[in-house]
Amino acid sequence: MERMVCSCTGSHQLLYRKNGTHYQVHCQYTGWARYHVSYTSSQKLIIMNIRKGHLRNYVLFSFLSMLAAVGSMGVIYMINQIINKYFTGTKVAASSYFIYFLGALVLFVVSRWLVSIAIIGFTQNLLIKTRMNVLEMVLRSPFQNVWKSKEKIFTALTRDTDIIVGASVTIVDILTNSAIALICFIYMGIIAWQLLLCMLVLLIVTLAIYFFYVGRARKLFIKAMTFQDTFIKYLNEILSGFKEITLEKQKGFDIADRHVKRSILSASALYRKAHVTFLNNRIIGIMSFYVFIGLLLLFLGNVFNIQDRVVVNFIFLILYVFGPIETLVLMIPSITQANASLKRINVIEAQMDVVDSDNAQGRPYPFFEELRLENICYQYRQEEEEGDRPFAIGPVGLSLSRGEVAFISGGNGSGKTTFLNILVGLFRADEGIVYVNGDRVEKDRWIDYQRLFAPVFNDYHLFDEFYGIPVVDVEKAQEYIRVFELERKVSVQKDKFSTVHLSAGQRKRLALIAAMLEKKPILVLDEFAADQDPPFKRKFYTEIIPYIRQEGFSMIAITHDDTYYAAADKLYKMDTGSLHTVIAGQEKPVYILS
Ligand SMILES: Nc1ncnc2c1ncn2[C@@H]1O[C@H](COP(=O)(O)OP(=O)(O)OP(=O)(O)O)[C@@H](O)[C@H]1O
Repeated sequence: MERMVCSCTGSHQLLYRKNGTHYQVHCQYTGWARYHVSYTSSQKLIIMNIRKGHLRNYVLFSFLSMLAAVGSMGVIYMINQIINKYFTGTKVAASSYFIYFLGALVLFVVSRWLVSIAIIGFTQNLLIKTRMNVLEMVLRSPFQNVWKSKEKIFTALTRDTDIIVGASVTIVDILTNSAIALICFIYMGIIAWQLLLCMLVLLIVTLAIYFFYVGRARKLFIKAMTFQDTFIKYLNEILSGFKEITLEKQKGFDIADRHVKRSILSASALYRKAHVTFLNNRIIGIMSFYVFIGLLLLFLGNVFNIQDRVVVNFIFLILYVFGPIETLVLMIPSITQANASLKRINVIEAQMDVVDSDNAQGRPYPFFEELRLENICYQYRQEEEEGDRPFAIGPVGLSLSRGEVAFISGGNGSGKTTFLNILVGLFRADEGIVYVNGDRVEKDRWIDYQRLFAPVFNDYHLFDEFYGIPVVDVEKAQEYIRVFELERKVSVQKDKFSTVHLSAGQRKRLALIAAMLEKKPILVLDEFAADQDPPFKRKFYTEIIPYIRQEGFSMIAITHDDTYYAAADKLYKMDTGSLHTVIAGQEKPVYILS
């Protein structure tokens, strides 16, 4: 039996156990549910939605839809009865028909209105849950998987979830219209079963043609969506590089010409093709109905020897049932699109390699004594279109004890940042072993391992509030602000700095203060001092690093500042993917072959 957090709300615990080809999942709100082991979490979400309270909603929607269908059919039944009276020359009792007519109409309008109101609230809830589910999946995924699927994730969280939720809501329309069609067919069967049979044969043939083409349209939708990802990618490129583009507009127009226009045009051509396929199908459907009415008027009534009155009733019913059937058919594009979106989310999910949720609960290392990396090897994955052999690191090793400061130097492109990314666990090493406090770090403690580090990357992101810090030590924060000479610029408010609108060098100092406030044992810096002014750079190496050490932090820092190498306890040098220790000016490779 394992525990995980509910994928619906993320706020309560689920118990789950594997039983043969199925998982049994227990949610405190819904009781036990059963999933096939191969279900993706999106599918689980849908099943969970149906189970969790939403089953009640679906039953309510179906019930109201049935009432609407009965009301609607009541109106038609009344009209047919009146037609029959006219045919037989019987006097119509207007007052009694009027009451029944009004009753059926009220039933239809009220139940239809109620179901629509209920759906509006339901849709919004479903949208929130679907988005949160995808977001939660992203937050639990390894860095590299998310990084390479950024555009897809963006569209999954925006467009795909909208499409899926939109289509989920059509379930109610499907129910209502199917119910109307079914009741109508039963009524048709009662008055002329031979005509109903002929009509059903025609309907089945038409639907068979329809579904054959729907498969093609779905493929077109999927292809169009990939062009939309490209569109988002280059839109981001324009927005990220907008400073440069503002100075030289041609850059923006080049991106638009080379990539954006192409992806928009390709996506639009595919969407057009898919919608034309649906349109053609619709026309075939409409034609087959009219052909059937013609056949009925001219031949079928005589062939089956059916009274004129019944033929008129039947035609009236055909014209009536045509509306619900057409509505059902018109919903197929949105369901097809939703199916394509669901497939995309499932593919993203498969690529994400989501970390088990019970692992995300965390068993943090209670203390830090020593970190050791041995025989670490890593090679970038080769993209299909790239010809050169991808850059590789290793085998390399490194060790760091509590309170130690280690510098990594080396030329541009030698692999320092790549190694740092492996060290903090953003990149998974292909080979090698990591030890914390002498214990090998196994896969199930990877998240705990990553929590040992507080980084200031070269391309760091300064969050505008303190996240992931339950209680901020305001006094300490003010002290750090003084040490980093920012007291005239910044102060600490409850859960954020008073401002993050500072110069580049000042922002980086603030990023380091934020990292220190996380109270993680190891600070990781990538060329922190590169954009600091010379007096502060000197202060950083000669005063702040000893202060940081005194505060109990260990540090691994990439630096090119050879004047200050003496500030570190250990100096490593990276040289085209190999790491060397530098002791008294002597370099020695480190990979610790066991
Ligand atoms: N995303 C990537 N995909 C493939 N190869 C990459 C990627 N990022 C970097 N590389 C390769 O890895 C090599 C090392 O890059 P890295 O950023 O680790 O160097 P560095 O030592 O930190 O350089 P610098 O001092 O300029 O920051 C580069 O020469 C590049 O060819």
